[in-house]
Amino acid sequence: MKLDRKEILKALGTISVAGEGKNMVESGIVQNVMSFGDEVVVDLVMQTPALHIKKRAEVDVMKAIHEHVNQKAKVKVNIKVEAADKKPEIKGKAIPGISNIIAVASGKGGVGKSTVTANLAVTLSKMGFRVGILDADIYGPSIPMMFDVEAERPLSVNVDGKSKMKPVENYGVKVLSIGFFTKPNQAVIWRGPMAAKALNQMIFDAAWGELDFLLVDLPPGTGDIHLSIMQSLPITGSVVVSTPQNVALADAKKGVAMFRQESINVPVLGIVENMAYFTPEELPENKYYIFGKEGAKNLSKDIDAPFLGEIPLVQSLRESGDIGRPAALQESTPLETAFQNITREMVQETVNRNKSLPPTEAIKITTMAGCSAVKQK
Ligand SMILES: Nc1ncnc2c1ncn2[C@@H]1O[C@H](COP(=O)(O)OP(=O)(O)OP(=O)(O)O)[C@@H](O)[C@H]1O
Repeated sequence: MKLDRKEILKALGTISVAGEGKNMVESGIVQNVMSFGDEVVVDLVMQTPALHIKKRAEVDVMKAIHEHVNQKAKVKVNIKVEAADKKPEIKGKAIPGISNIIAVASGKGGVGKSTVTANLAVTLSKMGFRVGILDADIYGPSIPMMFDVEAERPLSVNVDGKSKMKPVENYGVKVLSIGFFTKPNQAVIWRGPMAAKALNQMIFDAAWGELDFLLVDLPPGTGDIHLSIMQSLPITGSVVVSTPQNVALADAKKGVAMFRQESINVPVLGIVENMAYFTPEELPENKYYIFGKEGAKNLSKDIDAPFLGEIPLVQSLRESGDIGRPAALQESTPLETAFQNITREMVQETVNRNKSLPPTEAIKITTMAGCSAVKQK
């Protein structure tokens, strides 16, 4: 007895795959069919390791061949399990009320990560989103100064019978900082797990209320402290800040690699180029590329990450940080526009990222005011 391979494939084509609207051959589950005399070997490749589904497939194959080809055929079915492309997933417990947690990172220190975080936050708030900042920069928490709340301390409030930390609020942004819990001028040595625990408390034991975005200002670098933080918080995506010069770019690349490594797997929403050029405020048309031109923009192309936009080096941006009033609060200035453009891109990338997640894990942006602002070009 010689069994015809074409007939076997035709028989396998009668088995439909649940939820796909295709048969087993069309869907690519049948990888190979071999026949020797009265023996048939069918190789299947499936995406599920579930035993009952594998068993069902094996039975279906045998039945189809016996029914449509030959009742006496000796059928052997090999099943290989191959995981589908791994999509980024949100790790850890989702936080009720907080829709998106975005980590802002930089490979190198001093490139303006906290400045960008503060200005993204006030821009999001101006667009109508509900925003918080968690300042996780254990080496030098600067968000309290940038929001002029250095002297304040979070109060304790009672939420459903539990005592919770109430974030300090200014310019429509809720802030909690590791700096609120350390004495000024006192160096604190944190180990990764300790920092992660403190941050977990600032997230889970705080009364954030409803937030569309919680921005996390990470410490500079890519050490084990980052691994602890990233693995314990349910991060939606990350933004990497870099200046255009090579030393900063090399570190930014490491930062992106950190987010993309398998144990972290946090999508990079994009790269921001800070200090892209120097521009004197009285001569805004003059641009001096003192740290090099478009370094971060080129890097984003190289590593296939979205480019969110650029911020010039401007004296008033430094001054506004020092006096505790983020520059993006200004109205109708080039800096306000620059931060608006970057924020819109970031929101758009967040929407794109959430769409690519399975529906149960996708996190929706709820404030329509913010969403319409995205479309307003
Ligand atoms: N585009 C800019 N123009 C002018 N000054 C800037 C700009 N960006 C940042 N600065 C200033 O540079 C200094 C460092 O910025 P910032 O604290 O934001 O950096 P950082 O990357 O968060 O630093 P670190 O994480 O190492 O503490 C601050 O004084 C800030 O005001």
